[in-house]
Amino acid sequence: MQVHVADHPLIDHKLTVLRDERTDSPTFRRLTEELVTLLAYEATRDVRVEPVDITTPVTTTTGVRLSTPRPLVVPILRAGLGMLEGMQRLLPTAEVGFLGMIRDESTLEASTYAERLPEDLAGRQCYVLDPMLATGGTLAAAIEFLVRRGADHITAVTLLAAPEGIERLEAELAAVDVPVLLVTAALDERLNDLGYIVPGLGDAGDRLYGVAH
Ligand SMILES: O=P(O)(O)OC[C@H]1O[C@H](OP(=O)(O)OP(=O)(O)O)[C@H](O)[C@@H]1O
Ligand SMILES: O=c1cc[nH]c(=O)[nH]1
Ligand SMILES: [Mg+2]
Repeated sequence: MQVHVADHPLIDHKLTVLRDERTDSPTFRRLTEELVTLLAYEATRDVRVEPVDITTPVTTTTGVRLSTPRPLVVPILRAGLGMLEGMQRLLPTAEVGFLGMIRDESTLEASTYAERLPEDLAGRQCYVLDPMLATGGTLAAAIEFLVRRGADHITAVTLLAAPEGIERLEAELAAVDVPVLLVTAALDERLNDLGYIVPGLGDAGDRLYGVAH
C-alpha cells in the first residue's frame, strides 16, 4: 500500500478548525467538503484517461478524457457521506456506490449493514471515502469487499489516519493483488484506549450529522 500524507498549509489550516471542539456541524460539513476537494486533486493523480481528438476554434488537437468504465466513488456511511460532494466536485461523472458500516464501540469490530454497489467491478478504479482510519477494521473490510467484486485499483481518501490503522491495513492487504493508495490529510499520533484517534477530531459521524442513537 502506498501512503500519501497531504502537505499544504491550506489543508493544515482547515483541518485545525475541523479538529476544534467549538466548530459547529454546518461549519464541520463545509470544511470536510473543502478538504476533500483539495485531497481529491492528489487522489486522482492516476485516474485513467484515454486520448480524444477535438477541434478548437483554431485547429484540431488531441486531448484526454476519463476512460470507461468510469471511476466508482464509494462513501462509507455515515461519515463518508460528508466527503461525497467534495469528491464529486472534481469527478462529476463518476458513479457512486454505497457501503454502510458501523464499528462496535466496545469490541471495535466493524460490520456492514448496507451495500449498494455494482455486482461486477472488473476494470474499475474505486475511490473509497471515510474521514477516519482508526484501527483500520472498517477500511480493511471495505477494500477487501471491493477487491472481491473485481475492483482493480483502490484509492482510499481519509482526513485522519492513525499509525495503528495504517499498520493493520498494510498487514491485511498484503495478500491483495491490487494497487492500493491511501491519501490522508494528516497522520495523527496514536489511538487512545477507546480506539479514538489522538489528537483526532472526535466522532466524525456525530460531528457531521449529530449523535447516533
Ligand atoms: O478504523 P476503525 O477503527 O474501523 O474506525 C473508523 C470508522 O469509525 C467511524 O465510523 P462509525 O462506526 O462511527 O460509524 P458512523 O460513520 O455511522 O458514525 C469512521 O467513520 C470509520 O468508518
Ligand atoms: O477517532 C475516531 C475513531 C473512529 N471513528 C471516529 O469517528 N473517530
Ligand atoms: Mg461514528
